[in-house]
Amino acid sequence: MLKEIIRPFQYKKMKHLNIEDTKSKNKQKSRIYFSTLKRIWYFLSSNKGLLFLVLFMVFLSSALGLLGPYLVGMAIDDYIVTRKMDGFVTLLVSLGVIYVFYSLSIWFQNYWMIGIAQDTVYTMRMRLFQHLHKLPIPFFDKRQHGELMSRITNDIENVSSTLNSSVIQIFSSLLTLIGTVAVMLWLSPLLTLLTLIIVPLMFFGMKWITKRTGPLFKEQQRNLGELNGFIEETISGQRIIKTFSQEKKVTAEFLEKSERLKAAGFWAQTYSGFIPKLMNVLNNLSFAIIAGIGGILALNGMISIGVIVIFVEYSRQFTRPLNDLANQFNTLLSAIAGAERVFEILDEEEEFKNERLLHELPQVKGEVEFKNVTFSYEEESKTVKNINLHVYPGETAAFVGPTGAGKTTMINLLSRFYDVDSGSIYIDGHDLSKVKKESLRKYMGFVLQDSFMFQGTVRENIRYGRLDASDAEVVEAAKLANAHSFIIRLPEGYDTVLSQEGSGISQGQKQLLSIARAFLANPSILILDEATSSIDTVTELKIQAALQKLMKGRTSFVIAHRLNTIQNADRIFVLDEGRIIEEGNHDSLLKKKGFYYQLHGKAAASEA
Ligand SMILES: Nc1ncnc2c1ncn2[C@@H]1O[C@H](COP(=O)(O)OP(=O)(O)OP(=O)(O)O)[C@@H](O)[C@H]1O
Repeated sequence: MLKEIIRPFQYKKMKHLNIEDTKSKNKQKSRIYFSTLKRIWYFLSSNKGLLFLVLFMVFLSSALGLLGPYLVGMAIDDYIVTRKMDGFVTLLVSLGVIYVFYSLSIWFQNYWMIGIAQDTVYTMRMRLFQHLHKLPIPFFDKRQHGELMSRITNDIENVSSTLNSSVIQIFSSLLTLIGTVAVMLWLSPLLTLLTLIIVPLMFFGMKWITKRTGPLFKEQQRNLGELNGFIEETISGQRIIKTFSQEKKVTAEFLEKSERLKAAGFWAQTYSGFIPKLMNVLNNLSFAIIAGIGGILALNGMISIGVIVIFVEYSRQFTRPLNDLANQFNTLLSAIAGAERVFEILDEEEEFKNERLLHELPQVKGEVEFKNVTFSYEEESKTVKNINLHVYPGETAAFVGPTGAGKTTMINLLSRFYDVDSGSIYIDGHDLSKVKKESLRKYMGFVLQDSFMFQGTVRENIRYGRLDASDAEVVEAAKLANAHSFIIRLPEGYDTVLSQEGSGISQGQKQLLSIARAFLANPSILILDEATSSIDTVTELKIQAALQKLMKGRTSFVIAHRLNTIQNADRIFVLDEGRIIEEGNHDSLLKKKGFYYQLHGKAAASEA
């Protein structure tokens, strides 16, 4: 209980930090807010016509909203006080008509605005998704996947709900505000000025609140993204979590992240919760001013009773839009925070962006050369250092070495998922830095450790290798990959639907399907990342036989985890700490009695 009571003070510490942090960055932030708003406008502006209609309806509803109370005041002064019935009925009917049109205009502005909002976020979501698929691998390597997902779902949803309601509210509040003040000034400048006393109070109150809520909403969105990322990770890593009995640890981590989200949410909501309270106080203050001073003015014959009624009604109309504006401002801030996170990704440079001056790689024979290649993922340490190698068309090259030696990195560089820091890589004599990446990858095929399967039929999954392949070609590829026999034993054969990530078939069967994919793609250069997971001997033999067939006539690079599978490789490159320390074929390397010999000895011992 005591913990519950003191908890808000823990949040207080965090809030304090946030505010201090943001103080110095305030100016820069408003510039960012403005440019984000401009970008949202860019998305909105594709519906300019409808937006114009919405604005017209907002204008109409604001004008009718002003007219109503004015007519009520007139009814009091001209008919009720003077007890005249002539024209009273006509005025009542006019009031009725005004309210009907008022309601209709409100309905239409909402209806159209929801359409515009949905259309806008649809475009945004689509752009974001398309853009994501144009981003380079390093972008994904550096980020949590769930956090990225959160940007496409939560953040965009946030923009959507704000556009649905806030845009109209903001315009209608502004118009109502201007109209109300104008009519009030016309009726009684003195009473108007006195009523407006609450404006500076409101202004400073709101400024105090929004200065705190803005960063907190941003923090809330960020924490939500992080939490989503973590949830995604723990769901996809369930097997590992269970295997290592890490449930308690992930739950503790989840709680910590949830606490942070709760803390940001707590303060964001607490501060924005002050707004209605503040408005209430100011409303009552303005009512007291109008009733008190208005009464005195009426007693002195300076204004009529009707004017007091109009003022009471208008002052409510006047504080409501101010109130709405402030509320909407908060929602808008939170949407801008969401939009900013979306635009952040849209601003990431596309992988193929600066390739206009590069040329297409012509049909590849498969000669690969690395010349003095050096590369690092992080500034501090080099991952691969001064690599020189030459592989001829049709040869099989293998990378071996301890874990972390740089084997996968070599493949990352060859496929240009990452770019070399210095040195060059050539395919058939073409410097890879001068060819379009897409044309390079067209000639490359991958059979990776983790054979990813998409949700869909077996046939569709194989066809992923070449989308225009016919059904017969798919079956042919499956036969070459030794996968046909197991596929036809599946309940629906080639039409069996694989659930997401291919659960329902074994690891080895997934490998066979990914080999079939590679057969279909028919690449000139093949990358094989050997499976490390244990696969039963029969399937293992099938995989080996299929791979031998697949490698025939193609330049192949094998990332070898088990040395017995690469004994026939033409060239074996032994890597250690990012350097090639030995090179040769199996026999010559064994004779050398160096690092490979030792590795082989260890491997043989561990397999015995
Ligand atoms: N995306 C990345 N960002 C930063 N560092 C990375 C990244 N990928 C790999 N590294 C680091 O680069 C080094 C070489 O990694 P690499 O994956 O190439 O090794 P490997 O020989 O393939 O290892 P393994 O046999 O375990 O797969 C390692 O120290 C690794 O931590």
